[in-house]
Amino acid sequence: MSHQIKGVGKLDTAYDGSNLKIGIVHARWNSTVIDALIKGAVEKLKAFGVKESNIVVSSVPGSYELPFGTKVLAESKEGPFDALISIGVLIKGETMHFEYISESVSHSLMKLQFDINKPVIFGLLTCLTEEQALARAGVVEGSHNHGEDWGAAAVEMAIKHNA
Ligand SMILES: O=Nc1c(NC[C@H](O)[C@H](O)[C@H](O)CO)[nH]c(=O)[nH]c1=O
Repeated sequence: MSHQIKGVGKLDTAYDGSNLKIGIVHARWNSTVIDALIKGAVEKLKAFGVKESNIVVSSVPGSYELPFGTKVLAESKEGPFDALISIGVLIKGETMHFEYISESVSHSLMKLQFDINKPVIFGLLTCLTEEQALARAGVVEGSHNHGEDWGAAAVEMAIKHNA
């Protein structure tokens, strides 16, 4: 019998997101996948009770701009936010561009949380092929949309940070 090992595990749907304000910053590269990821995250946020009027969505050109774009939104008049979700899709090309962006953006988003003292959910897909990206946005039949996990993580971390 195969055991389901990978995955976020049981979501604690007990979290009440009705008083949370969440910011989503997304890159515009690979927009078919981006749009699906945003949809998954927003639907999960609303499933946890986050009001649509408390979900602010902003975009940046590409994933390299996610750290600064997330900081800008976090510190803008649109806030204050209880958590932010940074969404990007990197697909490996022929050069080392992918590696340098993946590495710098992941470290920067991790550091940003502590700089702004707010949860920043890591929504960067780092894919070797377009098929991998589509399969992680729930676009492929039967595949799971990772945007949903990011929405759930934003609610949980916001509530734990506010406690
Ligand atoms: O190259 N591929 C990608 C990409 N490049 C642009 C980069 O993020 C940035 O916007 C520019 O370098 C300008 O600073 N951005 C992505 O989100 N995904 C990719 O797959």
